[in-house]
Amino acid sequence: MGKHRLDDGTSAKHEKKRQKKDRKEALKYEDITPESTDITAESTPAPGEQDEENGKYKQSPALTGLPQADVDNYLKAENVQITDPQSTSLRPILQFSHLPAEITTLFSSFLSQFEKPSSIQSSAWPFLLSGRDVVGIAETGSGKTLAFGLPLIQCLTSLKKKKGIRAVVVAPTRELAIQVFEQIDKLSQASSSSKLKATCVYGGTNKDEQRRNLKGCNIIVATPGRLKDFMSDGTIDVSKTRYLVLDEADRMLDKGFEDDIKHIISSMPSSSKRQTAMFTATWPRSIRELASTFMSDPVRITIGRGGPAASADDENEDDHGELRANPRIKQTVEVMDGYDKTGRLLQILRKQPKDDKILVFALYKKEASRLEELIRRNGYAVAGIHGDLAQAARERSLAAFKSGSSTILVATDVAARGLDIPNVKLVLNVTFPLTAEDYVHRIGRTGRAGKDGTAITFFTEQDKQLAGGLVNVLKGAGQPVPDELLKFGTTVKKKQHEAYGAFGPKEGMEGKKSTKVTFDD
Ligand SMILES: Nc1ncnc2c1ncn2[C@@H]1O[C@H](COP(=O)(O)OP(=O)(O)OP(=O)(O)O)[C@@H](O)[C@H]1O
Repeated sequence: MGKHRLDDGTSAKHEKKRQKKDRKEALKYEDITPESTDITAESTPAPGEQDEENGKYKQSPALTGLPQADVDNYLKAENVQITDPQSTSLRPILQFSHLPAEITTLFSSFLSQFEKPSSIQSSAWPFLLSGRDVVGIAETGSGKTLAFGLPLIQCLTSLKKKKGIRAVVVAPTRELAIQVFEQIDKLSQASSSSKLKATCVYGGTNKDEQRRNLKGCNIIVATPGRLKDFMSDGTIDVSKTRYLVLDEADRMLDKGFEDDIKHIISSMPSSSKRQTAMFTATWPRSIRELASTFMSDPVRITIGRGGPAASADDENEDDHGELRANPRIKQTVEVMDGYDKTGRLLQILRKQPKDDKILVFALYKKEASRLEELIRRNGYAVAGIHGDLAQAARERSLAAFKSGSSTILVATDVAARGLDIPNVKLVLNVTFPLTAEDYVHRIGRTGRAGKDGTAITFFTEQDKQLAGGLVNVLKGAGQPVPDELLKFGTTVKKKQHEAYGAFGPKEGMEGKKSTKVTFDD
């Protein structure tokens, strides 16, 4: 009997060992262990989610102890909409102290600069920390970088095999890639136990230095063109990617970048074996189907979608989806003749307090250069940023604007998305962008992180096709709609997947003859 028991125990142990070894062999870099996860009872782990510690999100006792009414009130007040095909119910992390203890410890020094998580952070963290794919849609300047950045570092910290590139963040412009890299790097350095190395790869600069920086790297933040280049020459291997982020996701999935993104993702593990996060302030319907092909059962989290038309149901949305500007930005639209723009621009600049930072947007590169010259001739400290400038000059201009040595920055839409420049007081759209989405991103360079801001937009008859979209954005944010704008009609132009885009196509459309389409690489 005793022998029998012993035999049973031994063979069971052997079998278990063998199974474990087989699975380890089969999974290689996937780090997936067969043990069940520790996600809250309501949550169903996605395939590939049982990745060592990652996916073991356990709601903190402090959060569990909150009355349900507090949670409901928060979700209502912040207008949080969560659509989850798995119907998982995870409470938002209302305070940093609601994060699991090991995560609070890991990031305590970094998080101490903020009072509490922003709404997108509160709502997205539980899902991302559980290993789920997430589409996060929240207004400009609402802290989306940290919303995907903290779970990224946590995910990689929990991997037993960290070697190689395990996380990739893709962003549409070089300056944004640099900014996101700096955030991720700070977060990684500040996290007490992490030994992760991040680097940034983007076009317009020397490849050799970037190659050197890639040595021993676990996280890359990249623009698509340079990433693709480095993948083709064998410098970068993304086949072990565990966590993928598309920042400004709708921009990354539009026609200009679509092929690059498909190529990059096709070299990564399948969507069931990696975690994918897509974040943006605008989520037009035209790119949603494509987005879903790169994700596995994603949770869609939308913050701040209000008004009578609000619905979690795609069918009830127009082509622009949940297009909503930050309501703290005071928006003014001035309908005028194109010839009056210069005089009015100078008049506005004269009225601004001397040290206020002003971001002036043009549609075309040559227009941006011309405006920069005009503003300089009128005695202002001005810098410029657009695709015709060398990368070093672009970075110098941005640094001058950030530091305040230039109080005015004239930009094309290369600066419309993502850039977090402290204390921009006014965004001045001298020429309207090609889409209402780009307008929302442009004006979003002010009014960030809970601050107020102002946007003044010149609108001419040439822009009339976009009047309907603009009227909707103004109404959605409770801003006045001038009668002259309504005269152009309120029909919303159907968004075309191939027509959607920001700086790229527009910069290429300069002067009617030009057909060159340029993107950041
Ligand atoms: N919890 C927080 N509390 C206060 N400020 C925060 C918090 N999290 C991030 N921030 C700050 O908010 C600012 C905007 O953050 P971020 O650039 O991530 O915004 P975003 O939502 O990605 O904007 P965009 O849509 O324009 O890309 C940054 O300066 C960031 O440091």
